[in-house]
Amino acid sequence: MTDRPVLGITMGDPSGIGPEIVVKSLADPEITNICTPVVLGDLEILKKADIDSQVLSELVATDDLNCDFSNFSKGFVLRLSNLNPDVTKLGHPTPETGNAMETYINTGVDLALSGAIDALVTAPITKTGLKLAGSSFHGHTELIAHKTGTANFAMMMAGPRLKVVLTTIHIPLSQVPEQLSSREIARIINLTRDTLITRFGIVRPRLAVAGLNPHAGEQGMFGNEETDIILPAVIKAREQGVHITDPLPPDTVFFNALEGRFDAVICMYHDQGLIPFKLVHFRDGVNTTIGLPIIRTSVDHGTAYDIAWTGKADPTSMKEAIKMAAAQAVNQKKYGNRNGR
Ligand SMILES: NC(=O)C1=CN([C@@H]2O[C@H](COP(=O)(O)OP(=O)(O)OC[C@H]3O[C@@H](n4cnc5c(N)ncnc54)[C@H](O)[C@@H]3O)[C@@H](O)[C@H]2O)C=CC1
Ligand SMILES: NCC(=O)COP(=O)(O)O
Repeated sequence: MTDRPVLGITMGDPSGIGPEIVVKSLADPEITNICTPVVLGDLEILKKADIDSQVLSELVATDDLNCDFSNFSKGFVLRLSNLNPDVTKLGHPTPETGNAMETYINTGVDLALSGAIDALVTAPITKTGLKLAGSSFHGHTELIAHKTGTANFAMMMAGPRLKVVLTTIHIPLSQVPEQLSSREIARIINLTRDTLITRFGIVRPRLAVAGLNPHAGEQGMFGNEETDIILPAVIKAREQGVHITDPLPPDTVFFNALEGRFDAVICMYHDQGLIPFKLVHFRDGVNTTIGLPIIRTSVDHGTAYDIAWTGKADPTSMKEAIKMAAAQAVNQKKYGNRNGR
């Protein structure tokens, strides 16, 4: 890796706000000064999104998957689809847009695994679009984990004030209690500790774990998952040197994290972590998959079809995802890669 990491940036769902936030991000010199971008997407769709900046005219367009991306300062557009921007139904996914966005991700993973890019940043896709394309994956996280052969992975949402890591991700709430196990929670705790060291440069991470039930069970009055499932995982992790709390009441643990007492909160289910996270960091939060053999960051929001192709999309989360990918690439070089062990 040179001083400026080469970042693959997928365009996301062509019918959502992905193309707009990618173009807006690349129009910011703060972004182009810290990386060489390789946009994986569709040149004509990107041009349609580039109404103000003309940033695309500065990038080299190529179809060559074997191109040396480290060899040019401004960046590239790797053309992976040829959708007709006039007939693509903006704001509505189709099998064609679903296929295209899946191709951008798959190609990005291949390039990252081969070392042609230093990290992968993904613009939002729709789960419906993936399904229309015939994919069985719920989102990037599961797709990329599968493609990289990674079993030990997790979803982290990260911002300057709060980081949350999910024990269960996209499953019905009713299935959460039966999906929780001490083994799985211990895995997530260890993976979070390792990632905070290697990718975020935190020397001795301080972790908190949220209970599942009100008041973390209140000594069994409101549930036993804390004592029977979460606490044994905590004890095991402590034996392995992890600095972590007992299961804490979920209604106050996030406040304490915001006050700076913890570097990350281990959460039991999706909305337990994402509601407080998005309240604080919706604009500037980053979604990163931890445990992968590659670096992958993403926006913390979705395809925003209600404002797609109106010019109203805010690129802040995309820019933060790019900055985090660049920083993780540098940290990984410095601290090594203990992920996935
Ligand atoms: N990283 C990813 O690929 C993610 C994908 N999704 C997918 O996106 C689709 C839509 O999900 P929703 O629940 O509607 O969430 P959403 O995040 O797309 O939209 C929620 C609200 O926030 C607004 N919004 C989102 N991003 C914005 C931005 N950058 N600038 C200005 N306003 C913005 C939208 O206009 C909407 O009012 C779903 O299929 C979901 O699965 C959701 C989250 C992350
Ligand atoms: N709720 C976060 C989300 O849906 C993002 O999923 P992914 O596409 O990053 O797996």
